[in-house]
Amino acid sequence: MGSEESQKPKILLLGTIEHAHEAWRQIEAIAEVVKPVSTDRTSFLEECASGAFSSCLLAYRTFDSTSLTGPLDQTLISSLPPSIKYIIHVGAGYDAISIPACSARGIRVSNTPSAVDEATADCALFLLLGAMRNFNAGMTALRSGEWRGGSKEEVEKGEKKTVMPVLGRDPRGKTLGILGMGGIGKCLARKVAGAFGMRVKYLNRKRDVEGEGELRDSGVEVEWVGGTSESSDDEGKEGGNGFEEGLKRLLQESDVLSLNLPLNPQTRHIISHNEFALMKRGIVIINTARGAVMDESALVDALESGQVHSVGLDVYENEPEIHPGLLANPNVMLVPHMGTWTVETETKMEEWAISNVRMAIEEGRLRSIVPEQRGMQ
Ligand SMILES: O=CC(=O)O
Repeated sequence: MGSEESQKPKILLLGTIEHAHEAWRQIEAIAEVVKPVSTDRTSFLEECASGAFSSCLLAYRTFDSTSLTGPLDQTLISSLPPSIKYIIHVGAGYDAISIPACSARGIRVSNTPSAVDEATADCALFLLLGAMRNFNAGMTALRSGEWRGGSKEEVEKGEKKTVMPVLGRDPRGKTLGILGMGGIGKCLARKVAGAFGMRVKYLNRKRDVEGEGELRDSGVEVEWVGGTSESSDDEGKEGGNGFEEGLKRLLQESDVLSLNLPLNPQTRHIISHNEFALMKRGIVIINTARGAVMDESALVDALESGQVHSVGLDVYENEPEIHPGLLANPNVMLVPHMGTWTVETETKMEEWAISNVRMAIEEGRLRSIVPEQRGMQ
């Protein structure tokens, strides 16, 4: 074994393989897997400094491995051995990884786009319906014995009064605004148009003419609200007027707003006090992207004032902490970051990431390099 083992490239495993065991076994046949022994960021950084991972070609990391390493920020990236050329992330959102720090060291990063689309869009659909129909308020009243006043005896004795949530609203005919029309947004557009008969408007930094065509081919019309020009080159550029103008329109014209954009320095708190003020009074908001794209305390204020009627959230600004103002509000439907939490999707994500590992080892490139690094491929 000795010499054969030593010829295999080494790969660093951050997190565990939960589902795609067969695909991982095939990786073990071509690579030597190194696992950290540390249990927190401080000891992980010490382990990096000790040379324990020297000569590792890549790091495969799960979303949960952040609890070991902390964010893959400048400090952590510069602590990795220079042999590391790839970071293979299992997940669509890679905001825990500093792409500029990786690029500066020549480290290429991949994620698992499209594998997450259906399950995350399903989760958004659940939250959308739940928030529009006030299901959380109803379920909470039921569990606390307040549904139609609790038990017959209590009502007869006058000990309980009838508590029913306010009437919900039907999605049919309403406008869903999608901020960030990527794979998940398109999947959601198809589902809400088909199942609920909603109208869909969207905004991206740049108009997705091809995506609009694909949706049209499946019978779904979506309207881009970015800027006033038809040209995708002139309008919607980062920080440009087209985008600002489009965002204003999206906020003013949506009955329901779904956040489907990645978290990065440009999108952090893209929805805050000023944006809530532009929305239709009583809007419903769904967030399955990342908590910090919305200013959580501004959201709590907007809910309390009634500017926002209800929200459906899968993600939070400081996970796993949840703002107490959200927990206390029955118009807030909360799930604990479960967008991709299905056997099929988690398996697909691991298999996708493992295919990146294989490609990095065998071909020196990645199947799905993150968009910011496309020029490095
Ligand atoms: O949140 C889930 C993901 O980014 O894949």
